[in-house]
Amino acid sequence: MSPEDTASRHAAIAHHPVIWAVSAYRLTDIFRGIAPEFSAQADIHIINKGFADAVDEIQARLRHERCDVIVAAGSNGAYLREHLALPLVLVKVGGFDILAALTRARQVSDRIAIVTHKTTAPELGKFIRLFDLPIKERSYETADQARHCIRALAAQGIAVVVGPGLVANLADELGLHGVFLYSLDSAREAFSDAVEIARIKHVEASRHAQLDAVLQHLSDGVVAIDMTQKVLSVNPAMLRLAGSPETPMAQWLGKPLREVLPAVRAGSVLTRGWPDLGSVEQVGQRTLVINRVPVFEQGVQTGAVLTVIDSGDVEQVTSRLRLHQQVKNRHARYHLHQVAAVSTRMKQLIALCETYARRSDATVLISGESGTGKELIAQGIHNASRRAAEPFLAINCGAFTESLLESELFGYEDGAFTGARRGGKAGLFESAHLGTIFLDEIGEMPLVLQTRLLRVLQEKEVMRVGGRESIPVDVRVIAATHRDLLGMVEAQQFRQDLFYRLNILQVVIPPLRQRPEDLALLAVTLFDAAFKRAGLQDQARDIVKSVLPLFMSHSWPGNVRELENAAERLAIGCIALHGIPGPDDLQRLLPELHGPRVAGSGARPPAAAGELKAVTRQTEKAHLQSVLSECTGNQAEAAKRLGISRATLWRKLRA
Ligand SMILES: Nc1ncnc2c1ncn2[C@@H]1O[C@H](COP(=O)(O)OP(=O)(O)OP(=O)(O)O)[C@@H](O)[C@H]1O
Repeated sequence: MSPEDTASRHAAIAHHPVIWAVSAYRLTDIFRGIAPEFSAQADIHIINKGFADAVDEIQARLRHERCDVIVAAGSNGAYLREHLALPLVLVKVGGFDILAALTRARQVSDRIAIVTHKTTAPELGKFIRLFDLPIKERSYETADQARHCIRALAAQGIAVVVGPGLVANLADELGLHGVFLYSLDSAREAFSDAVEIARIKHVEASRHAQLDAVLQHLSDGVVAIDMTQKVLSVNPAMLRLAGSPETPMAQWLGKPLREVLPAVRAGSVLTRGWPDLGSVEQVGQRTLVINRVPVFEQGVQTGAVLTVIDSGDVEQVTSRLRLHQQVKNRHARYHLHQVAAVSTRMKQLIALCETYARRSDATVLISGESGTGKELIAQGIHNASRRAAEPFLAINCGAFTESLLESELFGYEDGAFTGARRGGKAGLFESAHLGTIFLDEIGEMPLVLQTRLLRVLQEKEVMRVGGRESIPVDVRVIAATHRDLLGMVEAQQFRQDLFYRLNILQVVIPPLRQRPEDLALLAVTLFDAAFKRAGLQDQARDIVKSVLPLFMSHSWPGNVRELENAAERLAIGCIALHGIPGPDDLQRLLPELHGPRVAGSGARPPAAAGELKAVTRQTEKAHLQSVLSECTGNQAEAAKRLGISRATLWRKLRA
């Protein structure tokens, strides 16, 4: 036998149906006769009592024993059904039972009566009339009525009475001949039905137990009521929410809802039969969210289920969800090989980042103008490092108030400040454990927080706001800034010790204007992406080719992000134009890339041969002059900023 077979056999034995067969009369003999046939399917106990005696005995035994189904017959069966809460199967009289009993009666006398409980058998009546048989038919409800009836029949000259046990016994007692109506087959059928009912009852009970187990463990409060608002079922969470966790559950069952949960009303769910979801109600100190759902059985409403959630729990779940979302969304998407670059400076920079990622776990400080790709590089470093499979969490230090930034970074304990979430909250350092945290705009971090950050970097431990214990964290920090951090250190706006702690590995991303060689590849890459998003990938290259001269003449103060935005705008413009944009369209779509319009005309001068070169040269010269004036005429500085030699700068300005 396999282990599964053994297990199911054990389960079957554990749930062997228990049937009590109850009769005060001769049906008991029939029960005894067939009980052995059912011994494999059920435990059958025979109780040789009837009516009130039987009820007393059954109730006494039920205190210590289990009974699934009762089998009984006639008026005794009807009495037991009325007085007991157990399922009961009545032994039924079949047509053949009647014929067999009448045959036995006829052998005694032809003055026969048949007396049945409650109703006479209609088929039998038809049969008697059809064959004009001298058989009298009677029915009774109580034992007294049966006795009365048999006396009357005796007075009418009846010699044999066919009927259930009570009737047959009374007939014998009153000097008539009693013939018992029930057969072995009718009792067998009743036992089979009883076994089946016990089986269904068991299946339902285990389903109920499963549901009950679910209810007991739900954190939402649940209460089921019937149409009269009586409590059918309730779970511990509901007791907790209602403020009476000590009340034993059984005390609630069957009581009116308003008595046990005065604060939770059924509302109109019972009268209107419509669900009422998400109703926010104040119950004492708590704000509860209550759902009321009607329950229907076969199309008829039989009650309602009320589920109750504490609004504090909802908020907690929502914030956890938000944090989870944040963590989930902030994984690093980019890899270093996706950084588009052909310039030697950028290629060297990418190789340096590869080394920083693979060979070191030290803090990295990325500096560069806005939009140069600092976050892209940070993600690339994370993805090339041993931390790639762990979280990458980014935060812009300039986007929060001091207190919010503090709690976001370091987390807080329960009750740390007004509005602090119950149970506290982990900060990004904790959430990024084993991974990387990207602190963008580090120059914007308030001095107080710089001190806390320095401590985290030194101790590799984080202390939540309002907390007493330090939590060890293993996080790599990559910081980024577009500001001159050293200048800020000198101006005492940035902690020197923190600067040196962050600046272990340096990455300086040059602005786009200092690496014009990258422009074409970047344009192709970003246009491809933008046009793909717009569903126009085939046109990207042609358009890049047509706009590149214009692009080359622009200084891209917004760097790669500006280029990305231009690509996006152009892609959308192409959809509207249904084709490649002409010079006018370009001017309209990308006005910042064009020089000032000719005063008064509202349009650019008419195109002439060689215009593009002239425009490019003019724009370049304007840009060189503006950088030169930014450097207060210092050519060496301007050349450095522009990424060209002093001689080239001089030559270009002369041209
Ligand atoms: N070399 C590159 N190859 C491909 N895409 C790039 C490159 N450099 C930047 N980008 C893209 O340009 C956009 C701006 O980059 P990113 O956000 O990394 O810049 P940033 O320096 O962090 O900007 P900010 O200082 O404003 O936060 C991003 O969409 C990024 O994917």
